[in-house]
Amino acid sequence: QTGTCPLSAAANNHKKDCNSSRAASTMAQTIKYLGQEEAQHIDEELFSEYGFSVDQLMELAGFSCATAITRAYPLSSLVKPRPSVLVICGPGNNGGDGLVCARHLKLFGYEPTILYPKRPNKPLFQGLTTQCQKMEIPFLTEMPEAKMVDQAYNLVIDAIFGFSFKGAVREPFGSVLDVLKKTTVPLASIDIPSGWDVEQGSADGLQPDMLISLTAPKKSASMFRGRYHFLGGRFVPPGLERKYQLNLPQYPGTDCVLQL
Ligand SMILES: NC(=O)C1=CN([C@@H]2O[C@H](COP(=O)(O)OP(=O)(O)OC[C@H]3O[C@@H](n4cnc5c(N)ncnc54)[C@H](OP(=O)(O)O)[C@@H]3O)[C@@H](O)[C@H]2O)[C@H](O)CC1
Ligand SMILES: [K+]
Repeated sequence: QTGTCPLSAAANNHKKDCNSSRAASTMAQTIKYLGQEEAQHIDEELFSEYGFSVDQLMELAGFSCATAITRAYPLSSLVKPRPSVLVICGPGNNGGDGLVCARHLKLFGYEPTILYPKRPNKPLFQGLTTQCQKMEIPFLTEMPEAKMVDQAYNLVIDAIFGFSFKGAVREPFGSVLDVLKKTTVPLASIDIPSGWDVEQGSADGLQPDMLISLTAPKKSASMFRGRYHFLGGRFVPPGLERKYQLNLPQYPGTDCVLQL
């Protein structure tokens, strides 16, 4: 009788339907990897159409980076006696995310040190710098040699360039990236591994151990080969998600990060 009962056939058909609709919904759920211009448009719209301010989103972005870092590298897993972390900040908003991330890492029990070689003359970045200084986070005046970085720090956070990076790397960041290519401690990149083409990546560029994609991964994230890829920046309104068909996965509960 097996397989001939009409009820079983109906049940089987239902199962097939469910499986195919589950497959369809899984496909529909595939997260979108953004091109450079698309990422910039989304960013602009968040400010112009959706009423956010830069410092608001930067706080959420930097907070999610610090949270993701504590998931991948909990204090208990660090190999050096002090929970030291080097945070390298660039001249744009990616660097601002780095400053926010450093401040939260300090609150989470890490000992960040910041290198911030090119500081924009804008109240936003001046305020973030003051906040870090008041949190008693030291600032370096120059990039240490690779050997020194490996000796002194458990981890390096790369907040040098994000989705607006273009062309050949200009100084002083070329020298900083050269040192980072020689270090062996884990590197965690915020939004884009610095120096990578936002869409094409870079075969001979940095090879971070961690990538924290903000809002949605950028196309170059498909070339990421490190251990931890997290999504952060849980602030996308539904209309914007629909317009750009971001297909963002659901963050668990109240979490601000998600491991991809
Ligand atoms: N919507 C979000 O997800 C949010 C993300 N945030 C973060 O913001 C960055 C993008 O920030 P943006 O300021 O647009 O750009 P960058 O930080 O990537 O870099 C701009 C600066 O970098 C300089 N630059 C560009 N190319 C080079 C190069 N080849 N060599 C040296 N320097 C370079 C550029 O210099 P200019 O002279 O051209 O002005 C800029 O100074 C995103 O990735 C996220 O991390 C927001 O925090 C919140 C919203
Ligand atoms: K970066």
